[in-house]
Amino acid sequence: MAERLCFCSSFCLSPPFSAHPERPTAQSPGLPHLRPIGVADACYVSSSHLLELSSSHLFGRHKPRTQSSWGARASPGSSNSRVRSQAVLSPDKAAERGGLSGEAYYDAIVIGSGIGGLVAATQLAVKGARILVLEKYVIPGGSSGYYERDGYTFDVGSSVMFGFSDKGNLNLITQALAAVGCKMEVIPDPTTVHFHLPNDLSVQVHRGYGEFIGELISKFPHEKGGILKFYGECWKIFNALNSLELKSLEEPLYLFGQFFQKPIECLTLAYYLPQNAGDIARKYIKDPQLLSFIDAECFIVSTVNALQTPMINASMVLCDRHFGGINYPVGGVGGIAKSLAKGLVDKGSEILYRANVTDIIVENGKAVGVRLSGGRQFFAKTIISNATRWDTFGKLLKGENLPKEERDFQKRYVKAPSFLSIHMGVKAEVLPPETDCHHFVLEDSWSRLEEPYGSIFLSIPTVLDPSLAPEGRHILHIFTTSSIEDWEGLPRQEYEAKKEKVADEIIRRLEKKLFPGLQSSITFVEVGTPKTHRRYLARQSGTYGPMPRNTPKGLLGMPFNTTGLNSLYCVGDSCFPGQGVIAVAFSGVMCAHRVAADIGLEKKSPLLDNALLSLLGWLRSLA
Ligand SMILES: NC(=O)c1ccc[n+]([C@@H]2O[C@H](COP(=O)([O-])OP(=O)(O)OC[C@H]3O[C@@H](n4cnc5c(N)ncnc54)[C@H](O)[C@@H]3O)[C@@H](O)[C@H]2O)c1
Ligand SMILES: CC(C)=CCC/C(C)=C/C=C/C(C)=C/C=C/C(C)=C/C=C/C=C(C)/C=C/C=C(C)/C=C/C=C(\C)CCC=C(C)C
Repeated sequence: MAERLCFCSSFCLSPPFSAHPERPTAQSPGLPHLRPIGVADACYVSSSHLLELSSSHLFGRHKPRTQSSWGARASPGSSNSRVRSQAVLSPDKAAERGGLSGEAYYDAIVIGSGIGGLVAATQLAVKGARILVLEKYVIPGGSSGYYERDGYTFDVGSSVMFGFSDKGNLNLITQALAAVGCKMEVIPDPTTVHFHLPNDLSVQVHRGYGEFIGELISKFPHEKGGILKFYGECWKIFNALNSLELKSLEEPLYLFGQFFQKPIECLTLAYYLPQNAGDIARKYIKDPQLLSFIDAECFIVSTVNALQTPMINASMVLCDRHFGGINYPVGGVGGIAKSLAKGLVDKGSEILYRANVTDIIVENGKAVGVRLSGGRQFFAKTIISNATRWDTFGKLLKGENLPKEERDFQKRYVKAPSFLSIHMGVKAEVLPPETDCHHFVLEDSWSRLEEPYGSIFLSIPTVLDPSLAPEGRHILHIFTTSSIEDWEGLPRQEYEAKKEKVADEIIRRLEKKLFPGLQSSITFVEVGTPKTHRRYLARQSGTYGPMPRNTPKGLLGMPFNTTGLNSLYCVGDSCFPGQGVIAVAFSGVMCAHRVAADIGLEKKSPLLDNALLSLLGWLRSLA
């Protein structure tokens, strides 16, 4: 296989597993087969040791490389030897430094290496901060990770990558990689998604905006004016967003600076902050079927309908897909996290895998450190949690009263359902020529859009990158919303039987709608339930992210990165602006900026800080 990550070729994916079951078995939960992550054996690795660590862990053959063997590689006397020697300090020493002297060794500890956590960590590391990322799992990426089976490389979560172009200011994935000296080869996707909807409505979202709008107007000619106005308003917002330098909206010097430099754009965004896409669509469009189509457009990125989807978020995705386009990273989505993790270590910071944080340590009303499940402790000036807010405040902070901001958040947002996901290998000939990469299927009734198992998402990343599967095979990643309650309390056999039954039904629906002969072309299948997501992604109830309880006031009620607890920050999809890889990347950028200001790596004004934080708190209370 050719080297595919320009700066990151040293850690190609681990070799395939041995024999696999043709059908799901007790050992095939749909994500990597790993023994529960024991934390006593947590170990430091540099990204270049990722292959060794993951394959050794997966195959149970080698002992992970120890800190001292890695430390021996630091070259004393080299220009960055100070940074390197800090980077290889043994965990016990690091803990001791913080614990005994009371002086925090790290500038920040990041709990979790999802894209949100990794972006926050790398952005801080490039500013010169000393960061320790603690990841419960054996590889980085969380929902944006990968796993391998029988020659297939599967993306754990979504394969639709926004923000991955070389244009504008909103290509946050490209920028995050560039910050640590990485650039990935990408493959442009000619169609973001092919919708297969009730009443045989079929719409391809072409990469070219004109082509997409032309197709939509051809299906709804009587709504031409409304279509142009709605999507035109999205462009107004997207262009305003794209003109700004994106940093922390909780940092007043930056925010007021942007208002000063780009007043029209900032006021545009402030105007749309409390608005939802469905209300704006209804100003221009009357046709109920077209409004339902816009619901489906929003649902695929927010898991709720347009009336509940913030207009800024809708504009971001409905336009970026045509502006920068959707681009798939060669070698799979997992390469993004691996590249960021390597970049982090290259900048002198550290990642510790199999490090399950069980407690955030609080002293005098301030977060000062964390404790792992083996009892080891680490201390830092700031703690950044990439766990969901429900996990952070419900599990990691013990004995603390839930801060008012979090109570308000939980009043406004509930956990979105999780997913049932089916990762399949199929014979290539079952796909008709010119099959699109991403599909959204809702066959009979619009009312089933948001119901569990109602809509089906399907990605076929091998349409873009055939190297992800053995020759003559394709990957089908199928997912549909499903709640954890549906899967709990079942005896093992019933659980397995239910997985098979539900998956068979979804596959049968796809066979009927899209690919005749699908069932008999399957060469590999693995099914993951919400329990699988909970277990491997460490997300409460396996949730996909926050979802408004009622109709939200756009993005107004979404919390940013600071929390009610001093020195504790959150990052990821339960922070502004919400779900989505690009959205959590933005939350990482914002978080890093706010933390950098608080630890003296960026300018700050305590007076203005207080004023802005109070103003934002007040605005949120209006949501
Ligand atoms: N199936 C899917 O497509 C799917 C599922 C869920 C989420 N998502 C999307 O993925 C993105 C989420 O990104 P993110 O950055 O917010 O988070 P993430 O969930 O991707 O990553 C969080 C990471 O933190 C780790 N972690 C959690 N608790 C920990 C603890 N106590 N100790 C150590 N490590 C811990 C997890 O193992 C994980 O690697 C969003 O876009 C979301 O919408 C997709
Ligand atoms: C503060 C005040 C007072 C004022 C201010 C004003 C201003 C300046 C403002 C500003 C703002 C801003 C900057 C904002 C920003 C925002 C952003 C960036 C956003 C973003 C977003 C994004 C998103 C949401 C995304 C999402 C995505 C997703 C989720 C995706 C998904 C996908 C999937 C699931 C796939 C599908 C598949 C198939 C179909 C197959």
